[in-house]
Amino acid sequence: MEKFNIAIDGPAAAGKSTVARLVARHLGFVYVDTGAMYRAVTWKALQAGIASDNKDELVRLAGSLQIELYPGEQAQQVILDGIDVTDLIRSVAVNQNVSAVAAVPEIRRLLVLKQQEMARAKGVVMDGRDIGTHVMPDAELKIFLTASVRERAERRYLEMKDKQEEVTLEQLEKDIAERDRMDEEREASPLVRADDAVLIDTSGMSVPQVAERILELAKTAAGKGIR
Ligand SMILES: Nc1ncnc2c1ncn2[C@@H]1O[C@H](COP(=O)(O)OP(=O)(O)O)[C@@H](O)[C@H]1O
Ligand SMILES: Nc1ccn([C@@H]2O[C@H](COP(=O)(O)OP(=O)(O)O)[C@@H](O)[C@H]2O)c(=O)n1
Repeated sequence: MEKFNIAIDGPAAAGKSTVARLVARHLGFVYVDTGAMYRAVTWKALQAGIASDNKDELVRLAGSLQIELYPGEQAQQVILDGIDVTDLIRSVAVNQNVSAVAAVPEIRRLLVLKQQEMARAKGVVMDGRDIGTHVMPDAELKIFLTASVRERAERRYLEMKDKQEEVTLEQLEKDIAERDRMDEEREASPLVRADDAVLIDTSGMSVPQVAERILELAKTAAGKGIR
């Protein structure tokens, strides 16, 4: 199959990374989790004691960081200035601060340039919030994944319980709803479905069903001879 790009956007815990990884593996494409980049900056800011409203310091920090992404077995491996932060960036503290960091336009500009660089050679499945609208507006296939807040919180709860993270379902639901609100209401490339993105509501669907649906759409996109 000729190489092309797939953009997957949607709210928190909709299943974007899980299905993006499966789809990429199936097609032999590269998977890029852009949320991990915003999380890495946020983790470092928390470590450095920089408040999430101190924009100047946040931008300076983001510009000084070296973020490397590698395909991993379970999650994409994230190396920040030589340290493996793959698990550390999934903490409750990062969840609660990442949307404020991601709302800073200069930080977005820095990270989007890196993401566009990764997509240049094609054959990329990239997930995030602004991939179809800003990072890869010419992606041959765009998907907008969603599910009810309750279902998304339940999925994340099961995942975090497995990792022995101390968090209640109610707290997670609240955090997810707040993060969605901030991502949707920010000025700089807010979370919104691109006009040409296919909407998939994954409520009640299994992971393989969602991946299968996207692979079908990918086949059609490839069959169209790629825009
Ligand atoms: N369709 C689905 N049905 C049930 N669970 C799912 C589904 N898609 C994803 N999950 C689970 O939900 C959790 C969150 O998925 P994830 O891929 O991390 O979402 P996102 O990248 O959108 O934040 C994971 O534990 C994943 O296994
Ligand atoms: N392309 C992207 C990806 C993530 N983000 C931000 O980064 C946060 C974490 O993204 P994520 O994809 O890791 O979040 P989950 O959906 O996995 O919980 C989001 O809530 C957004 O604030 C963004 O602004 N733009």
